[in-house]
Amino acid sequence: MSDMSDIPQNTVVRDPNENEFLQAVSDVMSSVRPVLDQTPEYRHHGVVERLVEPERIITFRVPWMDDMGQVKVNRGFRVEMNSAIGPYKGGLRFHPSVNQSILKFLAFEHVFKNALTTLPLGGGAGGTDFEPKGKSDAEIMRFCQSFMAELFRHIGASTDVPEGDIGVGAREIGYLFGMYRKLNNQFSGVLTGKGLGWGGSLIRPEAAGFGCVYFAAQMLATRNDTLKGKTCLVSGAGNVAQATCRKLIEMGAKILTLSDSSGHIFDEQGIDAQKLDFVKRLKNIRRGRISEYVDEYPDAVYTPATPDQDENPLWRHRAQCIFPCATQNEIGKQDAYHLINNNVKLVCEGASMPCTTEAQEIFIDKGLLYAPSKAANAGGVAVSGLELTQNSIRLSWLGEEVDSRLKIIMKSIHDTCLSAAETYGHPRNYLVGANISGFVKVADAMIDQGVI
Ligand SMILES: NC(=O)c1ccc[n+]([C@@H]2O[C@H](COP(=O)([O-])OP(=O)(O)OC[C@H]3O[C@@H](n4cnc5c(N)ncnc54)[C@H](O)[C@@H]3O)[C@@H](O)[C@H]2O)c1
Repeated sequence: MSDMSDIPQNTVVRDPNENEFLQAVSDVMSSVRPVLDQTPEYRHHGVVERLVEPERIITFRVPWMDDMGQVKVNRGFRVEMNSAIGPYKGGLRFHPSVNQSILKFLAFEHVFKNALTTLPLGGGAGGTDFEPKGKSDAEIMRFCQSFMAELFRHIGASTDVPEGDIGVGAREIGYLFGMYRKLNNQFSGVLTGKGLGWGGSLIRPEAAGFGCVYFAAQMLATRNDTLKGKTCLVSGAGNVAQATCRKLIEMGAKILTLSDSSGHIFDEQGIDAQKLDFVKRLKNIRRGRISEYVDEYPDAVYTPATPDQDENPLWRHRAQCIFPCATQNEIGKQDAYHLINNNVKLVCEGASMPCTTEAQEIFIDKGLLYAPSKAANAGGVAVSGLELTQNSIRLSWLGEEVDSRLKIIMKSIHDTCLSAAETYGHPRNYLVGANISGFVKVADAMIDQGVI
């Protein structure tokens, strides 16, 4: 459980049931306590109280028609959390579990993550409880158009710039962008993750996963070690998981698992580039389930997910490096103990907040290399920032140029976290380092700009 004592009381009283949001707030606040103690100005200016209250939340009806002609209604959201250092920036999530708590946690994470990227980006997040699984392309298009028919009035290249998240990939960004362009009669960088032929950036689809692996390599380098030959467990099978696997394969690591919400596959021979191509076709084009992997590669084993929220069988496998790339709270306390007993060396979070507070504490107590998502997966939003820059100067950079900028940004985030952790008396604690560096940057900007 999260420690509520660090959270402003008003927040708990106002939103007692927003568990994911309270968890994300507690995660940051427990790290920044020494900063607040050393710099009373932050308390005097009510920085924490302002940070935990979104600048704005928009909730709206999304009516759409299915292929049978039946009208359906979903709920759409955009949480505009903090714009002190730049326009709101963060993903859109399409998943039945989406609610205000999940989007507030994602938006809150983005405030600090985006500050770490060194780019001028504020924090936001949005989405809907729409289930894209099993829908036809035409239904997805109609839904996206209806969603944008309301969202368009709240976003803009200098106001709020959404991007993809769970359930929102290249196809959905295309439909959303098309509707925005029609409604505004304007071709602008209002969404990132666009197609390459219409304003997208090379490496953007891969950026969160590539950046996560670059971060892991940086952490290992502090122990004179590399990813070459390391056994890895990866969860998820979507955008972040696929790119993480691609970079791990390039760096000579051996990947043993992938998953989706129905279960996971374990391939003792390792998931190589050819098998990864199969997964990409399966997930991005055929939109099938990961269980179909074992039909193609019968030596692999498929295990269905259990209803038990506290233990995920995927994390019982033995490996040296762990890359959770599916969803929040997918590694709990019991999972963390299984991994420790199997001598895991490194946990690098590709997904947003995939470890519970208890799991994080166990990894840090045991001295593992543990990278929190707001540092490790910041590559996605960083390259989104680079996409915006290319849009505004109307140029496209080569893939090598974007990739080399991504590597520089990930190294800078890594070094910033290490140095902040050291300065505040928690050497090698990347969680404390990431939270403090992100907090100080945003808090100072808020104080400079007055009470608004
Ligand atoms: N897309 C980005 O640029 C980006 C950037 C940074 C972080 N992230 C984070 O990475 C994670 C994955 O996002 P993505 O863009 O790869 O999404 P995606 O929709 O492409 O893939 C998500 C994957 O997670 C699986 N999944 C979803 N819910 C699950 C559940 N409850 N249990 C098990 N598996 C589940 C899905 O089956 C899918 O394979 C999210 O936490 C997201 O916030 C995404």
